[in-house]
Amino acid sequence: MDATDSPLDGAAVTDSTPPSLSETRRQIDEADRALVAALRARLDAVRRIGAAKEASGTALVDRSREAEVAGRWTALAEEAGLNPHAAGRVLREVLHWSKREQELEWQVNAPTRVRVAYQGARAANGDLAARQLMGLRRTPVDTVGLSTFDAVIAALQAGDVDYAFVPVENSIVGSIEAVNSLLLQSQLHVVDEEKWDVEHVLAAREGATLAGLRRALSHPVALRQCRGTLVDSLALESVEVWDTAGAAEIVAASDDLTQAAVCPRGAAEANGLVVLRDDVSDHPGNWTRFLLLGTRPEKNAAGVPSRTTLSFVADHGVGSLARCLAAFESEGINLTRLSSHVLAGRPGQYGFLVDLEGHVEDEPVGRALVAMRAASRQLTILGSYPDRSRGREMPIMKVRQKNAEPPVRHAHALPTAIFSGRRQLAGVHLDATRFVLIAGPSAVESAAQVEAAATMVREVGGSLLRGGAFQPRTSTDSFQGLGMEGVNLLASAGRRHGLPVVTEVLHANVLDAIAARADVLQIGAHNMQNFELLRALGRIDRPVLLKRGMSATIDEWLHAAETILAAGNHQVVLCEHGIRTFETSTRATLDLAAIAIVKERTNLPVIVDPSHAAGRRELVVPLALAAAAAGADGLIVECHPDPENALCDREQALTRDDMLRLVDGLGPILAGQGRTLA
Ligand SMILES: O=C(O)C(=O)C[C@]1(C(=O)O)C=C[C@@H](O)C=C1
Repeated sequence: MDATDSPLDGAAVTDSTPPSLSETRRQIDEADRALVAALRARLDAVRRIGAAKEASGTALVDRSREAEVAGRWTALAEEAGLNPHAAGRVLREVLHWSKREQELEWQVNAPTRVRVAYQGARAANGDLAARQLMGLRRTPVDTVGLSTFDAVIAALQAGDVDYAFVPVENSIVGSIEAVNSLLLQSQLHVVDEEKWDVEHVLAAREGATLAGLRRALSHPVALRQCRGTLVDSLALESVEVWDTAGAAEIVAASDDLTQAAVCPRGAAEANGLVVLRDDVSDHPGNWTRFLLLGTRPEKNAAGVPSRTTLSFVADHGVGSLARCLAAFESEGINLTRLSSHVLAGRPGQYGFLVDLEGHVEDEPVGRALVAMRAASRQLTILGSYPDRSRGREMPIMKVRQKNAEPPVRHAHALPTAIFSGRRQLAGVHLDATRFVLIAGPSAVESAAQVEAAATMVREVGGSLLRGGAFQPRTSTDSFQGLGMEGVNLLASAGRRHGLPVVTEVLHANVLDAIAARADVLQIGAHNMQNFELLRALGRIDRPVLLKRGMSATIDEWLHAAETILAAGNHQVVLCEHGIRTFETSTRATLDLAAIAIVKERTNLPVIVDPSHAAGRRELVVPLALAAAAAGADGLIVECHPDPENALCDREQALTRDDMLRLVDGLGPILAGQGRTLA
């Protein structure tokens, strides 16, 4: 059926009739035209600024201006009712594009056709990234896929190709050892770099279905990056092959409809495969940094933000490495990478690779290198080249501090803007002056119990009511919860007492039903890396209380948060509730430092659950007060009208008197911080 024959079309238009499909598409076309015209105008202005900066010798990148642009963009997006997180991603691309346009004006490159070798099959990440980079260099390219990194380097050394294009680091797996040790001794020159966003899709032959799949084929690293989705959610067997795009070729060449490739989208397209699932990576922010190697150094215009790579060997002896690096500190030069690698053919001997911000011709870099040459046994400058990574890790936007300094870069800083557009928890506003107290029983047991608990929470000044309805227990003899009936009892007690309710969602299949009844959805520690569930939360308009996994690092916790944000729900509240350590006196060790760290790195509210961490009543109040003092935005605590007879977690449930003691203790702490109970 042609789109214009759509049932949406053709009906007589009355006031109540929605506009036809073709009319709505016309509006989209118009909006797209306006977007493209706006981009054109923006890029023209950006180029003019680039030319002016070149004329005046000013650096291209201006971080404080970028922070200002980001702040305004997010505020405008919010005003227009758009998801500021999604808008932040678009801005990141626009800024990246703008800076590359400026760089191109400055670039001095001969546009002759070149051959570039990479490791992998056609349309592997290396192939796609090499084409992108050569496009930016305005250089026509033929790419040559080879089976190993050694072969790639050997092809360049033999003069069979003009450049070798190799990955040196990945945001998830770290240093690519095989390449770095080759680089250390290759006598080649680094002439450019590309930071490539890796996207893994699940692709199979026409006719295959997600339900019918049994096996996923890919490079071992890609399989590791997608384990949660492939193995835990889709129950697929992982099959290792030499390359991601190679997996797409294997799948395309076979008529087995039960196997799929985990590969770049471009490889799926190049091999005529159908994408059954987008973005199967467990972690957002997967990027690989590639270097373009040549046999001769190349000039990149001075003034363009540059990066320099060098290798050195330090003498054996106390402090020799520190002496080699000391000059960078005194010259104020930022090192972006320092890695050590075994020297081939010299077992037990290591060489170092360093990436630094700046150009060898910059005076401070020159001075530092003179000092380093004196302190090291051997120093080789591999090249200065355009710094194409800088500014791509858009600082986590702190909209309320528009002109703030860009935050410190962390190994796993969230790659995109993270901002809780609505810092509220079901109508309870969370700002610097408020502290939220969520309380209630571990499990909803009966109408009478939840009613008594709600009365208690209301009386002591709590603002939300918590209660579990699905109790994931290790022993099947334990109380398993009342299920949906429990959610209903909780919701009606909450309504009667004017308390929004918080309850846990264990499976995506009950998400809609629970979201229809509860005001805040809690994701338990066991589910923190259930990426299927996290993505499903993205389409729900309810705040999500994301508990930290018992053994999850802060990075992993924030990646989980970002999965929900990236999927479209920006009402994420983090919940610290203790991590597993060697200490056995408590059930878990409450990580108070995590409060300050997530506040430093994100704009998300963080609340603390002292009950779970303590595991016993006597410790709950002191831990709760410590959390408030450490700057948490609130607490979620367990309380019960009759703890001795509680069906779950009776040892840690607070009594009414304990709750009153807690609230009394919070008073002076919050007052000292200029806060009050919400
Ligand atoms: O305003 C500038 O100085 C620009 O060069 C424009 C622009 C932008 O695209 O908005 C680009 C690069 C700078 O880092 C900051 C901002």
